[in-house]
Amino acid sequence: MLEVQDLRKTYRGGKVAVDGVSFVARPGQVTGFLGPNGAGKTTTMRAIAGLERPTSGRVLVDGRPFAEHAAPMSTLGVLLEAKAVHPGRSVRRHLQALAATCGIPPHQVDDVLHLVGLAESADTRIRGLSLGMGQRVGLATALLGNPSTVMLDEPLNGLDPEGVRWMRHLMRTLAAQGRTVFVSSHLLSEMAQTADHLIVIGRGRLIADESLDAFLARVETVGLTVYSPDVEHLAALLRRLAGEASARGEQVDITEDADGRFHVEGLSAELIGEAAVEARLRVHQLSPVRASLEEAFMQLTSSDVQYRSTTLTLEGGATPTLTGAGR
Ligand SMILES: Nc1ncnc2c1ncn2[C@@H]1O[C@H](COP(=O)(O)OP(=O)(O)OP(=O)(O)O)[C@@H](O)[C@H]1O
Repeated sequence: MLEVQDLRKTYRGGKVAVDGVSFVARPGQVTGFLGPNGAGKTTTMRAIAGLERPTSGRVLVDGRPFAEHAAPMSTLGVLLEAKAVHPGRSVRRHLQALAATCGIPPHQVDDVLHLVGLAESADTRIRGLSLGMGQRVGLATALLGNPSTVMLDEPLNGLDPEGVRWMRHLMRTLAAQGRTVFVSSHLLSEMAQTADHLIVIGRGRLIADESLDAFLARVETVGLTVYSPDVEHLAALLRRLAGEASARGEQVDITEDADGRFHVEGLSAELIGEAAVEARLRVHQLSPVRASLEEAFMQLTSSDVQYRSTTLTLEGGATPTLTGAGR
């Protein structure tokens, strides 16, 4: 379990990176840590790992400051972007050296090599690995001590779509084993599929600390999906309702997809449902379209974005990702 209590970090020069943030990441859950560029995520994670001294506040891992744990690698496994890894060593040698230094049983090396899918590449020198394989080495290092809490900063960076799927599965598995999984990512659609709980920060302050569902429910639904096997009849009914609404000065938008499903904005479910009953029209679907995590995130953090050029882009043609101008 991770407990962050009123954490503040002001860098030399006066930059306030984290401004009184408190939250708890619980065992058995994947907790997603989101925020626009410069929100303070990395600073918070570095403070949790004991790499950054907070200006005030504290962080507890399983009830105690990380530095006070007798077996730190069995308490908190960390994958941060900056990796201090000997590039000339093989993957296996790197893990063996670390295990020996930290009093971790040698069999753990083979266990984590299998767990992260590196058994075949165990004798490759680290400098010869792709970015995605390097991420797996970082992950193997984080899991070497069989820790109760795992903290991963942008673990999907450098992974191909297969690697992203694999990482999602691994995170869910680690949580199902009862571990606390705390993970930052810019890949919001991935977080939507992976996280149970979200911590969202902006400009160093907490914006949201709630379940994924509660976070999505905060933004308005973006319309209704309506389907009837009697497509023509439904189309005529929707046209009539839209005409009546327009006459009242209301704006209605209706589009039909290739499967004959209508997406309707500006008419209520009650109105369509009642009208369908009166018209003796069979309706098989009348459901709200929830905002995606991207849309919810953009709405709820729009005033907290540090860099104005933050935009939604499609990476690799498929996965929406939040990018910004960087520092
Ligand atoms: N060593 C430092 N000295 C001064 N300012 C810093 C330092 N490290 C980070 N900052 C600033 O603190 C703020 C928070 O940075 P941080 O890296 O924690 O944000 P982040 O949410 O991880 O951003 P990103 O998603 O872009 O990695 C930013 O404005 C950043 O420029």
